[in-house]
Amino acid sequence: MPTLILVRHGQSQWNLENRFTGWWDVDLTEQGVAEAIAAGALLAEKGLLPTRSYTSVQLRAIKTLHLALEACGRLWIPETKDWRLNERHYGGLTGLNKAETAEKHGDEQVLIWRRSFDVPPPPLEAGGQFDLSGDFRYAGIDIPATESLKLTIERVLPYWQEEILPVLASGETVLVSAHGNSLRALVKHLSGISDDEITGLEIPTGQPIVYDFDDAMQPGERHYLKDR
Ligand SMILES: O=C(O)[C@H](O)COP(=O)(O)O
Repeated sequence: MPTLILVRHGQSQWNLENRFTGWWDVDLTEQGVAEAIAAGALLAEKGLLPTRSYTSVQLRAIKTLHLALEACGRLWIPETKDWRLNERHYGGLTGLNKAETAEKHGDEQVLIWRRSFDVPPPPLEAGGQFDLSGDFRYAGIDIPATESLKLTIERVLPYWQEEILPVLASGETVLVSAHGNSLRALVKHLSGISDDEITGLEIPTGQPIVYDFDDAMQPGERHYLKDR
């Protein structure tokens, strides 16, 4: 039976510092490393061993994938990295502290920027500290200046449909290591969550989420592997 496992990267340095991260490349904390290893150990314990893997081009998700695969003895499986699984781009909020931003602009505004479906944060100014246009990994890519969840879905879903779903349909057990909002995009689609309700869905770090697919490639109920 095709099985999909989704895991959000372990705690990152900017998760710990409560800063808007988006496409900025920050590393895992010690706790994040432990969460990634625990995710892999859980896969081994439950006998759910991935045969194919996908991740973003961001360090925190790549490292989480590698640590989890090593912990379940599957570091050798094929892996594909693609920017379309990146975190949503946080625009001009990148690098700012979330609590300080709420003090400045109000809780309501920050909630809109963080959780509304289609309101993107203010765009990132070109040429600033967090401008990624000189980053070789994004050569040839039209790097967004900001992204709402809606815009994130518009690049995650085609990648899911064109690249991941066909592989899953061939009977593989696929592990996707990605980010809070690229995974919200996938979960919204797979679990049929409405634009209004998706705002309430939080995806915890390092906690594998599992979907089993039937013969018609329809996903079953979403559940956390720890509860299985
Ligand atoms: O990019 C970030 O800051 C986080 O990974 C996700 O942030 P959020 O919880 O504000 O969506």
